[in-house]
Parts: sequence; C-alpha cells; structure tokens
Amino acid sequence: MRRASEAVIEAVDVRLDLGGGPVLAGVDLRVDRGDIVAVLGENGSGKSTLLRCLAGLQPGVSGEIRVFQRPPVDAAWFWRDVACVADEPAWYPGLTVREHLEMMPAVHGEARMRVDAALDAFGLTKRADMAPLAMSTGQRQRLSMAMAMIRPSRLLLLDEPERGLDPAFRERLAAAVTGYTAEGGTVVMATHDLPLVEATGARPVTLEAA
Ligand SMILES: Nc1ncnc2c1ncn2[C@@H]1O[C@H](COP(=O)(O)OP(=O)(O)OP(=O)(O)O)[C@@H](O)[C@H]1O
Repeated sequence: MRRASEAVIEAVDVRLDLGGGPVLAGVDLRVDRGDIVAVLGENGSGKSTLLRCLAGLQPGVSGEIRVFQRPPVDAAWFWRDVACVADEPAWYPGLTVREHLEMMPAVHGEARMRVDAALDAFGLTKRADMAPLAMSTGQRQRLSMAMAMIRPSRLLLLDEPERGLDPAFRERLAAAVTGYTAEGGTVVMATHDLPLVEATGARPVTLEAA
C-alpha cells in the first residue's frame, strides 16, 4: 500500500465552470513522488485549466486539491517547491539568456546544474549573449524550460512543453524530464506529443471535454 506521504498531488472531484459552462466536471488525480503524468485530451478539454488549478492559480475551483499535503496557493512558499512552464514568461529587459539563467540560482540559493551545463543541455550555448526576445519561439521555449530546470524544485508543471520545439530537441526534452524524476522530482505535463509521452514513460491521464 502506498503511504500518504508519497502523494505529491491528491485531487478529488475537481470542478470548474467558466463562462457559464463546465470546463472540469469531477476530475480525480493522484500523483506520487517520482511519477511523470501526461495530461492528454483534445483542444479545450481542460488540460491547461487543470494545471492552473494544481498551481493554485485558478479561482472558482471546487473539490479538493492538495499539493504536498496542502492546498496550492500562488505564494512564495508554494513556488519554492513547484516550478511551472506554461505561458511565455515576461523576459527581464536588458538581461541576456545567460543572465536569465544566472538569476535562478542567485534567488533560489542553489542550482540543479551549472549555468554552462544548462545552456548546453538546452542547446543555447551559442545564444548565451542574446536577448531572449531576439530568439525564435522554440529557442525561447528552451530557455523557459532551462530556467525551470536549473533551479531546485520538487514538482514540475509543464503546459505543452513541446511547444515550438523541433523533433531532435523533443528527444532532449524527454531526457530532461526523466532526469528530473530520477533525482526524486515529480512531473505533470499537459501535452499533445505522444512520442514525448512514450519516451518519458509518462502515465497518461486523458481529460474528456466537459
Ligand atoms: N476565462 C475563460 N472563460 C470562459 N471559458 C474559458 C476560460 N478559460 C478557458 N475557458 C474554456 O475552458 C476550456 C478548456 O480550456 P483549456 O485551455 O484548459 O483547454 P486545453 O485542453 O488546455 O486546450 P488546448 O489543447 O487547446 O491547449 C475551453 O473550452 C476554453 O474555452
């Protein structure tokens, strides 16, 4: 029997109405430490919305959600354990790609990898001195991923991490995700990328449009 302490996410009967209609109609989800869960489903089935609920960013949710045994909230203590890659972040004006990465260990006090190693792992070494906004969409997505993965966390929430990435880089993305869980982390990702699901050995959870 699994111990309660292994649960990273426990979501029971999660319901949400938006714009007068149901978006999530009774979603249950249990995620244990070390799991990789792929949230699948057609466009509009509520994948991004569910991730927002798990991140404590969605008002109006009913049901019970616990992340690390506590309701998720948009607060500093929560984000110390949880890293999220969803919408493109606001890039800090005047800072290069390297400096964006350097910010993470500077504020978090420690890093999962060195900045040079992160630049290499995410194929950004040649772009290290560029401004993020001068890069392509896929390169900026690599930087978003690198920033989430360089800093310490225990849970990674990824909304379509494959967005804008070329096929070769998608394979490296799978390695980054499995490497994270090998170190004891837990991943929940909304995705349409079935090869990514397969390459990571993710447990599929399919949402039906409510
Ligand atoms: N603020 C809002 N007001 C009304 N409806 C909303 C709002 N935000 C989301 N929705 C609706 O909720 C549903 C789920 O949206 P969501 O973005 O979670 O889907 P998704 O599964 O992530 O889709 P995709 O695969 O296209 O990324 C959609 O039908 C969307 O129109």
